[in-house]
Amino acid sequence: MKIICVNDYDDMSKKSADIVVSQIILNPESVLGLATGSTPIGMYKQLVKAYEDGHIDFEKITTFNLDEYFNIDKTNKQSYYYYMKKNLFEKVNINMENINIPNGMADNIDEECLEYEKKIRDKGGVDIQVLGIGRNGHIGFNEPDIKFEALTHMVKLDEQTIKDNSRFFDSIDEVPTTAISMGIKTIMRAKKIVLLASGKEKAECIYEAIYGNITPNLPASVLQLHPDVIFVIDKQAGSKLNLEEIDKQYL
Ligand SMILES: O=P(O)(O)OC[C@H]1O[C@](O)(CO)[C@@H](O)[C@@H]1O
Repeated sequence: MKIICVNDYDDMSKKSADIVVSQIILNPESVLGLATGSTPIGMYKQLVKAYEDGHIDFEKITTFNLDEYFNIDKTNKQSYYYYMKKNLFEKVNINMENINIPNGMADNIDEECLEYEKKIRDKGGVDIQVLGIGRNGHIGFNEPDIKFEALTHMVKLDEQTIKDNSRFFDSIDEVPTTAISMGIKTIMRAKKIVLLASGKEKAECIYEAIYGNITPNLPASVLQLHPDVIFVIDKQAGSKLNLEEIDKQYL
């Protein structure tokens, strides 16, 4: 595990974008695993800038998003499809046939999940997976007590997540209570993982993810077992860490 602790949100966005930009430059046919939520928005802005400046080309890039709300159409402004279109896809030259987001409106969700896994496999797996982290330590929508062996599946959202995500909706009653999410096993199969976190409200879960027991109670703790994971966090998110100690242990 590598931990990069930077000053603030802007630096976190630049640093994480640099990592993704390098991946794209090294392999213009990369398969990117993408995340939503407020944290990666700055990173997407940096990726758009790198594209506009001519540093990267998305033409041959394939993407797989971590999750999507159940029963929300992709034209709905709250959908993660809409989020990805607005923050990245419509601003770069990505081929929309190469973007993949679970279909929350699928008639048969089990089939949709199996198909999603198959598509990832057929592409040779995810080269680099971007993750945010929920205050309860969730990654994707894998809430506490999830099974580590789960692949893409239907999940029930935690009360804390529903509360946290209500800021994007007019009222908490509108927040979907279920979603389709890549499972922990799907995430752990990615060749490289970059987790982003910013702000003091993430300090506790970041501390637990790095120092705590590896337990489904804190899904992000499983990342301690991944051979190539980078946490890019700002000072506030890293405020509970003893960074000197971590340097000795992990770098
Ligand atoms: O970046 P935010 O908005 O704090 O969200 C954190 C996490 O919550 C989610 O948005 C899902 O609730 C994830 O996609 C993200 O990793």
